[in-house]
Amino acid sequence: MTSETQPATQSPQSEGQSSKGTIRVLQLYPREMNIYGDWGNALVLKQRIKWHGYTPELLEYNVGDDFPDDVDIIVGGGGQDSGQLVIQDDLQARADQLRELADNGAPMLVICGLYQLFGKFFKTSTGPTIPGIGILDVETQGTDERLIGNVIMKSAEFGDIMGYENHSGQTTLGPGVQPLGTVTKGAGNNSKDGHEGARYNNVVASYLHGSLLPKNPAIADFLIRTAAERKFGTFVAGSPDDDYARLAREHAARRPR
Ligand SMILES: NC(=O)CC[C@H](N)C(=O)O
Repeated sequence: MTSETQPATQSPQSEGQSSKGTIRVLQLYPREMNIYGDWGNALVLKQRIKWHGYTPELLEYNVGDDFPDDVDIIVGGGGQDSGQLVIQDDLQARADQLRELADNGAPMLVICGLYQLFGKFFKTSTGPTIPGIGILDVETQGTDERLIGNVIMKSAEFGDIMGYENHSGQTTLGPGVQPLGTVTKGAGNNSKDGHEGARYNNVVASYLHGSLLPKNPAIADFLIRTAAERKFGTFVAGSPDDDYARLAREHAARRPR
C-alpha cells in the first residue's frame, strides 16, 4: 500500500498507530561542533517532526563512528578553530558520502564552523588552512577582526531570519551557491558584501547561532518537508505550536547589534 492510499494519520511504514513515518536526524560532530546552543537545532527538529505527526529519531555522528546508512536530515554546528582541526581528517573521509547526499537533495543545515568546512577551505588567521569538502562553492579567510553580535537578514525564501554570529572567518560565495539572505543588521558572511549564509540544493548554510531554528521555524519546516517528500513522496503538515517562536522572534528583533 502506498502512502497516498492511506489516511494521513496512519504510518505508511507501520511505525506506530499515529505516526506518518520516521524521520531520522543526524547531528554531525556534536562533541566538537556544537557551540552557542547549536544543539537546539536538533531539538527543534525533533519537536516539530512530532508536531507534524511523524516520529523523530535523533542520531549523532562523531569522529571515528560508523556513518548511518539511512539518514533523512543532517545538521551540523559551529566550533572553535581547534575543534575544526580535530574533525578535519574524519570529515574528509566522509566527504564523498556527504557530497552524494547533498547532490541528491538531502536536506541539511550547517552552521558557522561546519558551514566553513562544507566549503572549499578555511584559512585560519593563526596559520593552518583547513581543507573543506567542497559541497558549497565558498571560501573562508580567517581575519583578526571577529564579527560578533545579533543579526537580522531578509530572505526571499524564509522571510526575516534572526540569530547571533561570532566568527573570525570571512566567507566569500562563488557562482555555485546563492546567499541565504541579505543582512539588515550585523555582518553575515563577511564585512563587505552584506550576504549571509549560502544555499545549494537543499543545503542551508548560515553563520547564525542562537540557536537558529527556534527563532526561524520556516527553515525547520523546510528541512522536515523536504525530508518527508524525499522519503514518503509527500508531506502532510501537522499543527505546530508557534507561540514561543513568535515571542523569540519579537525579542530577537528588538536586540541591539
Ligand atoms: N562560531 C564558529 O563556529 C566559529 C568558526 C570559526 N572557528 C571562526 O572563528 O570563524
